[in-house]
Amino acid sequence: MTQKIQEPLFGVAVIAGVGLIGGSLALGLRQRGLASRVIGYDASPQALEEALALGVIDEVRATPGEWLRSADLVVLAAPVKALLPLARELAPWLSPQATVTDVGSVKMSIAAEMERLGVRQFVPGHPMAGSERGGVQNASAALLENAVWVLAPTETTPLTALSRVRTLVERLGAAPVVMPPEAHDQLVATISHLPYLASLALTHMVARDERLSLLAAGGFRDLTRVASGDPRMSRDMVVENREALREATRRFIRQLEHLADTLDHPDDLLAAATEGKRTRDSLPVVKRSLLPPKFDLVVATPDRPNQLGIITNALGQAGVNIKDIEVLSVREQGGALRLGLETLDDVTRAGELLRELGYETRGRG
Ligand SMILES: NC(=O)c1ccc[n+]([C@@H]2O[C@H](COP(=O)([O-])OP(=O)(O)OC[C@H]3O[C@@H](n4cnc5c(N)ncnc54)[C@H](O)[C@@H]3O)[C@@H](O)[C@H]2O)c1
Ligand SMILES: O=C(O)C(=O)C[C@]1(C(=O)O)C=C[C@@H](O)C=C1
Repeated sequence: MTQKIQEPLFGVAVIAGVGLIGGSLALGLRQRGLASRVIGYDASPQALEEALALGVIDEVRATPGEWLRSADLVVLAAPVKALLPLARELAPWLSPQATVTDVGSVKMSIAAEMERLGVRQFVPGHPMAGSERGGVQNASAALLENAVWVLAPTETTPLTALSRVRTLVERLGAAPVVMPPEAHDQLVATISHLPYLASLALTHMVARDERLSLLAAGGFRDLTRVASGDPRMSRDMVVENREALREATRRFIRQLEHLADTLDHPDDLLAAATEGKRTRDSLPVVKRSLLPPKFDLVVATPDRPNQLGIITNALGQAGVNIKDIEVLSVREQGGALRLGLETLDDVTRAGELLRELGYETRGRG
């Protein structure tokens, strides 16, 4: 656990919506000693119970009230569609001194609503990190470490509030980037919301032909991971940013049409492919302790008892840390497991070890 070396930045912190992101933020606050007390507020009693049991928060509250007046920091971390009603529910109880921020994926609508509600110390925010697996059970402070975290002040956001939230983000180990809400929504339409729509388009093509899902390998899985997110939440997120997303979708369709045309002009396609590789290869690699594992090892498993036990035991004894495990297929003549490992070196070592035990393996970095 990270050592507490500085005075708490905040007194009482309230996390409204204790799911994947709210829970991860709460854990960061607690582990880094950034708040004197962390209170969880959520529409779901089960989420609150779970958050308390997991040590994510110190206390729970299920209804707004006087208790909110003592909050020094309030973070709205509910799904995009619930953010505005949540803001309306909490606003009457907030102290004018409380610093308020949110983590929602769309910024213009919540910024306008907070202005309308007269919550002056509000700083719209959005950590560019996450997962398709929601809920507090998947929360981890490490999820937000090293993440780029957009802060999207409006013209009326007080500099003192911006500075406090910027310090919070830095102390959580993330990297604040400041831009206006309009710019955020346009950029995120292309970098996050469009990939979600594209993942739906691709998965729909596969859904109509079983032979396609049989052949789907790493490339298809990598491109469509976000389609596994909560459908309602994801739908609401992209609908909230529909204007910018429509424009991004039009540009994407033009790109696809252009690429289809270059099939008759291989030199043009090579130029496009070279540019694509350069762009993809130069994306900064964000080093987090809890990331979807980068290195996969696929192990073919015969139809015999205790295969999972033998494989995980052998790797555990060799000190190979399995970050993720997935059963890819179960067949009468055997199946396959995907092991998510931390490093390429782990893939090599685990592959050698398992092949010595008679397994067939295939590594992917
Ligand atoms: N999941 C991601 O990858 C990701 C990344 C960055 C930002 N975000 C944003 O973070 C926010 C939360 O997403 P998440 O993935 O943590 O979702 P989640 O489903 O894991 O958690 C949301 C929590 O909010 C609670 N909630 C729902 N309605 C509420 C209401 N009206 N009042 C109080 N609590 C309510 C739910 O019970 C749940 O505990 C969203 O606005 C999302 O756009 C998500
Ligand atoms: O699943 C992930 O890895 C994500 O980071 C999720 C992701 C994204 O599209 O990049 C999804 C929505 C958020 O608002 C921010 C991040």
